Amino acid sequence: MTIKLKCLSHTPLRGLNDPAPDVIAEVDAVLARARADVEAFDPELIVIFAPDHYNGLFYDLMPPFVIATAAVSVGDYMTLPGPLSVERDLALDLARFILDHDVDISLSHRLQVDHGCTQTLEELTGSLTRYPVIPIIINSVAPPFAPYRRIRRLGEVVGQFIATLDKRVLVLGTGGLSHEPPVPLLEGAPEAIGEFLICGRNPTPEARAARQARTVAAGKIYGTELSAQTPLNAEWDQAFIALLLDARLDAVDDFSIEEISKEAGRSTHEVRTWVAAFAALAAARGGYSAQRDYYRPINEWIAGYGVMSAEPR
Ligand SMILES: O=C(O)/C=C/c1cccc(O)c1O
Ligand SMILES: [Fe+2]
Repeated sequence: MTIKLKCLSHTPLRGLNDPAPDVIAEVDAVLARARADVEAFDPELIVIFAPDHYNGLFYDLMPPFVIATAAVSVGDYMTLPGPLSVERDLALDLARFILDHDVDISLSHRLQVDHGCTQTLEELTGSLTRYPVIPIIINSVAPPFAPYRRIRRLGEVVGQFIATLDKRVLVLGTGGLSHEPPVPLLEGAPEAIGEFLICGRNPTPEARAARQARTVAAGKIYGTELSAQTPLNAEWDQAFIALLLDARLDAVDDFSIEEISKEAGRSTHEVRTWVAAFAALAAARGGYSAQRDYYRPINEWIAGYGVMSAEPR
């Protein structure tokens, strides 16, 4: 087995509410380098840890983690719609392995996934089907959440499974860093929004367009005094990146969900996907060396935008 890792922020506002051209050029260059790395590595399997944003998972049955044996992109914002090339049997083997190692995980034989999963796949591979993939969705948006120590444990077990494979495996984490887009909360929500959060699958094109327009509008004022959303927190982001660079993964066991929400924004919990990805790499090969490829807080994208790479030492 050979293994590599990439973790990066996603943002559905890319192309819809862009920052200055020099920033776009910077990010394009970073992503082009990341894509070239992936091309050179030529993975035989991608394991992607991703969040969902009330497109596949709703409160009618909200799992802390779910592994998909088949997945289809809803094509929200500007992402590609359609099926992903999920390795069904291997995903099932992984689900059994995880359960056998005392971590509970849900299973979906037909999961709808959103930009939280597909944007990164598309950016790093050019499509949803280029390489065999296993999506593992970690609830990062719909509280209550499993504690960070459970995310680390999930990642470790996935890494132990990867270590048994005779394959080149790319592990991806997508989301974060600090940010708070206007994704509604169930607690205190008006009835119609509550109803959507419980069972809002397959919205009409009009409802999807309205959601997109709300997010774009939020992006236009994010980080100004006009915005009610928690602003980006570059200090928090840099400290989190430093923790990963130093391989101090056990420090996440002390993370307080409430404090992170307050300091860095409610959607910052998407970094759970990074925690799982790094824990998988560490467990697969007993240590890693990581690099920070990019970081910049980008208000227009509602994203503390970062990219990291890592591989075994
Ligand atoms: O779910 C949505 O509609 C919006 C999500 C979003 C917005 C801005 C930045 C992100 O990382 C998002 O996931
Ligand atoms: Fe997100």
